[in-house]
Order: sequence, then structure tokens, then C-alpha cells
Amino acid sequence: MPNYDAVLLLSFGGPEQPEDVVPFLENVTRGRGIPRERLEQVGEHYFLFGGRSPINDQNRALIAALEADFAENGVDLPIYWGNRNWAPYLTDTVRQMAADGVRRAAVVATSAYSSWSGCRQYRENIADALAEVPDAPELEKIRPYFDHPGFVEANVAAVLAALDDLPADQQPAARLVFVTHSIPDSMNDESGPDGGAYLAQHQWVATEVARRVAAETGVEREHELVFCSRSGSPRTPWLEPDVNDRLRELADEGVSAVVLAPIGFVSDHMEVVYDLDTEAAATAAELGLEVRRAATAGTDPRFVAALRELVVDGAVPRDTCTAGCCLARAGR
Ligand SMILES: CC1=C(CCC(=O)O)c2cc3nc(cc4[nH]c(cc5[nH]c(cc1n2)c(C)c5CCC(=O)O)c(CCC(=O)O)c4C)C(CCC(=O)O)=C3C
Ligand SMILES: [Fe+2]
Repeated sequence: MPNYDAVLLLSFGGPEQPEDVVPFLENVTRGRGIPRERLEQVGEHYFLFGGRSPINDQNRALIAALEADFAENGVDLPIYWGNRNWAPYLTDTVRQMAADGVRRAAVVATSAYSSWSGCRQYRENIADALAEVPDAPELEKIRPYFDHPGFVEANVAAVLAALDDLPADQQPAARLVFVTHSIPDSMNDESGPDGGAYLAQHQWVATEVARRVAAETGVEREHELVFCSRSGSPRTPWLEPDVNDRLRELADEGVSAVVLAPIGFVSDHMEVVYDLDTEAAATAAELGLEVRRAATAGTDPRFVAALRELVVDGAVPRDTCTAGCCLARAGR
């Protein structure tokens, strides 16, 4: 193992009570052109859940699972946690790491794919924190890990369980609809070292999961990739189709059962519990479609072991990012 003396889980952060929602959204949107209406809408999503995002508790659970996995596998590294948009803030965590004498840490971000939002923005957050904290440790972010077997296997198991939860007679003809966060076309075009990585990586995971599900069940099912959580100006092109629009088309085509597999999210973020479990579920109910939402990787032991392997393997030699990748961001 590279000579790390700690691991840092780096995430988005989310509000934990109603008073947190507006300041959280202000943190998220500082310096971006997100329309006021969209912010009010997104605020409502959080209020519907008592002003509490699921993301922080998901991260607490992931840290507990990683600690147990590390202990079982003889990896003796403390795990720290810092966020971009809510406490514990990354800079405060890096300050604590410095105070504890940490010299070199592997950084695990809670996003598996390349893009400004999922990769480069986290790198910039790291650079900003390093610039603010005297004697900060070296921080090495592990690569986008969408193609790690443990991430793929956790998603295969989740799709199999969701299929199994459909009425037996609906299972053979069920469509596999993979879902991720929409981003501006321009952000996708500039993602990864050669461009288009965000879309290509998701398509790779969708195809690979569908192939393994077909092998396990002996049934070839059609699969596709759709998007949720679009924001920004309606005049800016973002990745499509939207999950709700696509469910309507599928119902029109005579499809009666769908598994929604949120491969774009590593755990049950607000986008999953609101955009899929609330909004898309309502669309499906209105259409009379049977929909089951597959679990996210979450604390699946295969995913947790994958993160440990990525840390033990070391970040630097395997990083696929280059100085110029993932530069396009939204709202500029
Ligand atoms: C690709 C991607 C991921 C996946 C990678 C990753 O996981 O990092 C992600 C994650 C997340 N995004 C989140 C929340 C928000 N994202 C917003 C805005 C935006 N996201 C974008 C993209 C992504 N976002 C983009 C292109 C924008 C618009 C402009 C901009 O900011 O560049 C806004 C503002 C309002 C709105 O526009 O919807 C909010 C509140 C939360 C927390 C959820 C919770 O509480 O559980 C999480 C995990
Ligand atoms: Fe987002």
C-alpha cells in the first residue's frame, strides 16, 4: 500500500434540519446561474423530507462499513469525512487532519464518474482546502471508479433484487432503465481526458450490468440510460431523455414493467429519494406502470471492499485524469 496514514471521504453534504436548507442551497449555488424558481423547487424537495437530506446519514453509514471492512482486512487507517457544501466542511476536516499529524491521505469522493460536478470540482475543493490550511497533508484523490468490479457487482445484485420484486408474470418483459444525474451537454462534451466520458462511462456500466443480469436470469431485456434532476436554463441543452418523459413513452409503447436502476448515484441521495422514489414513482402510478427502484451501491459489502482496494492500490499511478479534463462547468 502507498504510505497513506489516513483516508478522507469527500462528499457533497446536505442539510440536516429545516433551518439548514436555504443556507445549504446558497452554498451549492454560490457563483452559478441557477434560476430562483429552480432553487425554490429544490428547497421544497428538502422540506418534504423534514429539511433533512439523506446524504449525510448515508455517508456516516459508509464510514462505519469502511471501518469494519478495514478492521477485517488489516488496513489500519483512520477515516475522516469532509463535504463541499455542509458541515463537516472539507477545510475544517483538513485542518483537523493536519492537527492530528496526518501526512498523506487517499481521498474517496462519493461520485463514481468523470465530469466537472463529479470529479474536477472535488479536486478544486481539495486544492482550495490545501491553500487554506498550513502544513496540510498530501491529498490524493482516487480515480473515477465506475468500472471497478465491486461497484458493478453491487449494481447487478440490486437490479436482480428489484426484478425479483416485480410480479412474476411481469419479470420477463421488464425494461431495465438506468438513471443518472443530467448535466449540460457541454459538461459531458468536456468530461474525461478525451471528452464525452460521463456518458460513455454510464453507458458502459448500464451495458455491463444488463449483460450480467441477462446471464443470471437467462432473459435478454432491453436496457437504456435516462436522466433526472435537470436544472439550469431551459435554453441550455442538458442530457436527455428525462426519466418521467421516458416512462410516458414506454407506457405508450405498451411496456408494463420497469426496473429503475440509479447507477449514477453511489447511495440514496435526494435525487434518488425525491426525483425517483417520489416524482418518477408518481408518474409511473399515473401511467399504471409497475416500477421497482433498484438499490444504490450504498454499503453493499462488494462496494465497500472496492473502495478499500482502490485505497490500497494507491491513487496516483491509476488516476486517469489529466490537467485539462472535465473543465466545462454549468451556468457560465
Ligand atoms: C453530476 C452531478 C452529481 C453526481 C456527482 C456527485 O455526487 O457529486 C451531483 C450530485 C449532487 N447534487 C446535489 C444537490 C444539488 N445539485 C445542484 C445542482 C447541480 N448538480 C449538477 C450535477 C451533479 N450533481 C449540476 C450540473 C448542477 C447545476 C449547476 C451546478 O451546480 O453546477 C443543486 C442546485 C439546485 C439544482 O440545480 O438542482 C443541488 C441542491 C447533491 C446532494 C443531494 C442530497 O442532498 O442528497 C448531490 C449528491
Ligand atoms: Fe447536483
